[in-house]
Amino acid sequence: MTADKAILKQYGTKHVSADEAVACVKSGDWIEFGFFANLPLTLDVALAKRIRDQRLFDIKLRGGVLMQRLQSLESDNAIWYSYHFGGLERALAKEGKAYHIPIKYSEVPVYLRENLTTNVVMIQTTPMDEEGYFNFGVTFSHFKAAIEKADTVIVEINTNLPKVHGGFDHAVHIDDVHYIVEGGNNPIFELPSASPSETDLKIASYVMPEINDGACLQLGIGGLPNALGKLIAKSELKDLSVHSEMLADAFVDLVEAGKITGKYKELDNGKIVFTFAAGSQKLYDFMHDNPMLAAYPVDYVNNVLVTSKINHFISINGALEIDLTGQVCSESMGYKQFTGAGGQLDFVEGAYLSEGGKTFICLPATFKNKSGVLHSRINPMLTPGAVVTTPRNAVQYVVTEYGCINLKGLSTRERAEKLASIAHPDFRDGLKKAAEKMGL
Ligand SMILES: CC(=O)SCCNC(=O)CCNC(=O)[C@H](O)C(C)(C)COP(=O)(O)OP(=O)(O)OC[C@H]1O[C@@H](n2cnc3c(N)ncnc32)[C@H](O)[C@@H]1OP(=O)(O)O
Ligand SMILES: CCCC(=O)O
Repeated sequence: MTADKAILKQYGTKHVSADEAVACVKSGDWIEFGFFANLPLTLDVALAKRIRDQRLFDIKLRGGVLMQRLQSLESDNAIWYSYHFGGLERALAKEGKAYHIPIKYSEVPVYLRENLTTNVVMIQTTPMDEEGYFNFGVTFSHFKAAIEKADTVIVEINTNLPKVHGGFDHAVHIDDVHYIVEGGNNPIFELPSASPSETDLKIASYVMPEINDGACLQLGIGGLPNALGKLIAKSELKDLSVHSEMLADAFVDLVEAGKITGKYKELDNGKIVFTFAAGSQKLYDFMHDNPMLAAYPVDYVNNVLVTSKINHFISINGALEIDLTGQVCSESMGYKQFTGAGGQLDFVEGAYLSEGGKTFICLPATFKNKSGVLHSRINPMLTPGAVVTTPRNAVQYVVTEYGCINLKGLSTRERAEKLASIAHPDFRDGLKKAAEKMGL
C-alpha cells in the first residue's frame, strides 16, 4: 500500500482485532449488518462471543437476504430485522427470531437518514486503496446512508471482494471509519442460477417481441429474468443497455454475447448501472475493476426520477399471485411473508414513465402445493392476508405462459376477462364464473 503517511497512521490506529471492534456494542443497540452477499462473518463470530460473555440483551441486527445462519442469532438476546426475506429468514421468522421490515427499496437510504436508529454499522469492504477508500464490493444499496448516521462504523476487510467502479457512494473513506478489522476472507456467497424451466422460456418468448434494439433492461429476481437473459443473448437484438437494481449472471452472458453497448442510454451512457450483485464467482470476477460498471446507491438506481429519464426502459419482474382486477402480490403467501417488495414498484413506475418504456409482471399461471395439487396463481381475490406489492393501477403488462396482456386503462370487467384468458385452461371457466358473481 502506498497511501500517504497521514492515511497510513490512521490505518494503524483504527486497525484492531474483531473482539476489540465489537466491544463498542451495548445492550439495546441497532446494528446495520451487511446485506445479501455482503455479510461480515468475522465480526459475527466476535459479536456472538460478546453477546454471550457480556450477557448483552436486546441486540437488533438489520440486513436482508441472509446468506448464512449467523452465530450472533444463536443467542436469545439477538433478533434479525430484514428488509427482504430469503429462505433462512423464513426459517428464523418461524422461530420468532426474525421480523420483516416492509420497504419500497428506493427509500431505504432515506429511512436510515431520517427514520431509523443505527448505533453500529458492520459491513465487509475491499482493502483500502491509496486514497484511503474502502470499496463496498458487491452491495452498495444503502450502506453510505447507514454510515452517515451511525455512531460507530466497523469495516471487515475481505480480499475476495471485487473492487467496483462507481458513480458515487460506492466506497467509504477512512475518515468515516472507526475500526478496521482484517477478516477471514470468506469466499463471496454464490447464488445458484437454475436453468430456466420450459414455462419460464415460454413466458420470456412473449416478452421478447416487445424489446427493441437500444432498449434499457432491468431484470428482477427469480427464474424468469434469467430465462429472458438467455433468450436475449441468442437473439438478434443489439445495443442494449442495463440499469438494474441487481447485477446477476444473466448480464455477464449478455455482455459476452455482445448485446450490451449502452450507447443509446440517456444517463450513464455506456455504463451498466446497478446497486447490488449476487451470482456466481464468474460474475464477481467480471465485476472486478471493470470500467463498464457503475455502482450507485439504491436511491439513485431505483429512483423514478432517474429511471424515467432513460428512454425505452424495459422492466421485468416476477409475482406469486394476481387477482382478477390486477392487484399483484410478489412477496407473501397469504399473510406469511415469503420475500419482500424490493424494487418492484420502483421499476414498474419508472419504466412506465420512461419514453417508450414498458413494464412486465411475469408469472407462471399455476403452482403445485406440497401434495402436488395444481393451483392457479390468477385468482378472483388475493389469498386472505396477501400483500399487494404492486397496486392494480400501476400494472401494465402481465405475462404467463398463455399470453401477454396490457391492463393499462382497462375496466375491472375487461381486466377480469383478459386475466382469465391467460390463466391455465383448467381454471378459466371458474375464474369467469367468479368474476360474474363478484360483479366484475
Ligand atoms: C432484483 C431487482 O432487480 S428488483 C425488483 C424485483 N423485486 C421483486 O420483484 C421482489 C419480489 N419478487 C420476488 O421475490 C420473485 O420475483 C418471486 C418470489 C415473486 C418469484 O421468484 P421465483 O424464484 O421465480 O419464484 P417461483 O415462482 O419459483 O415461486 C417460489 C415458490 O413459491 C411457490 N408459489 C408460487 N406462487 C405461489 C402462491 N401463489 N401461493 C403459494 N405458493 C406459491 C412456488 O411453487 C415455489 O415453491 P417451490 O420453491 O417449493 O417450488
Ligand atoms: C434485495 C431486494 C431484491 C428485490 O428487489 O427483489
